[in-house]
Amino acid sequence: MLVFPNAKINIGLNIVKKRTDGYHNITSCFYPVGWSDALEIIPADVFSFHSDGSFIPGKESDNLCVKAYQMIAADYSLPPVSIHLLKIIPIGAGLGGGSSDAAFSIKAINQLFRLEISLEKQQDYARRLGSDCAFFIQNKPVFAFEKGDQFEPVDLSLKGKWIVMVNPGIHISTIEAYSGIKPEEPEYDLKLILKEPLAAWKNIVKNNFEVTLFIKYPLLENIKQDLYDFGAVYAAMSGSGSTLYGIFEKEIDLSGHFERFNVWHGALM
Ligand SMILES: C[C@@](CO)(OP(=O)(O)O)[C@H](O)COP(=O)(O)OP(=O)(O)OC[C@H]1O[C@@H](n2ccc(N)nc2=O)[C@H](O)[C@@H]1O
Ligand SMILES: Nc1ncnc2c1ncn2[C@@H]1O[C@H](COP(=O)(O)OP(=O)(O)O)[C@@H](O)[C@H]1O
Repeated sequence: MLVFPNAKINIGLNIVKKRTDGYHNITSCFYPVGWSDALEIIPADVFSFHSDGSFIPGKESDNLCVKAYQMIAADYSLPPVSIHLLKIIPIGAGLGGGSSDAAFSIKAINQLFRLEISLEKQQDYARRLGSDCAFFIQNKPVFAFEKGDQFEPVDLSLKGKWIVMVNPGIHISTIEAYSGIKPEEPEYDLKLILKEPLAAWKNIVKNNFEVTLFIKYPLLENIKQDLYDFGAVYAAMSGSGSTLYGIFEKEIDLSGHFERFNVWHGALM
């Protein structure tokens, strides 16, 4: 079974409240984008995991594909598999790449072994592996709340628009990013503003992580400004960074301008 776990962007990211379990309640719109890994899972005589592409820090047993397999294998006594991951999505980049690999592993294992696990139960498995993870089970634009693992449908389609994503290679840990934040209620209603035309979002739809991270890494704010200067209708940082994205009315290739960085562009789904 071959699947292509894709990245997400956050459109608006409000860190509303610190919870008693140490996590934060957030509100955000999660939107899938085409920047993808490739993941193959096939039955095998012995278990193996192999990755190519970008180096993934941590032990094999920490890899979210391996954790996803082990979690489901424990409940369904599955035979061994061979997992091969081609890592393309930048790591620790605010794009949810590891979470996507985990969710796509759950979906692939479900299909491969015809387990017929319901979507709700697949989401429950995914939540055990990370807050972002459950989003990638359905992989459709959603309004996310609580830990970012509860969803409501969102009335938003950016089909026909184009996105440019720029990852400058600054690795920001999610834990570090959350630790620098003072939670507060947003001054705007994200669900309402997303119904407005894209041009109305600038200066209203905010990612709360930008405040502290733009002070610590001024390069990030410069990239966001460049995206606006090249004609983005809306630009922001995704998640806990360090990837910036710009949404454009027409296709634009900025890989020449951002040649030092990891850049991806494509049509929005
Ligand atoms: C910031 C966001 C926004 O979409 O995305 P990324 O930048 O990671 O892509 C997410 O909230 C990241 O979700 P995810 O990467 O799955 O985080 P987890 O593994 O669940 O948690 C890692 C750590 O982040 C902090 N954390 C995470 C989620 C949350 N709602 N509150 C938190 O405080 C906790 O310190 C936790 O130990
Ligand atoms: N399959 C995977 N791909 C990427 N990172 C993984 C994977 N499995 C575990 N990780 C761990 O998750 C961390 C980053 O997760 P990632 O999803 O890339 O970033 P972010 O949370 O910023 O979106 C890394 O430090 C890495 O060690």
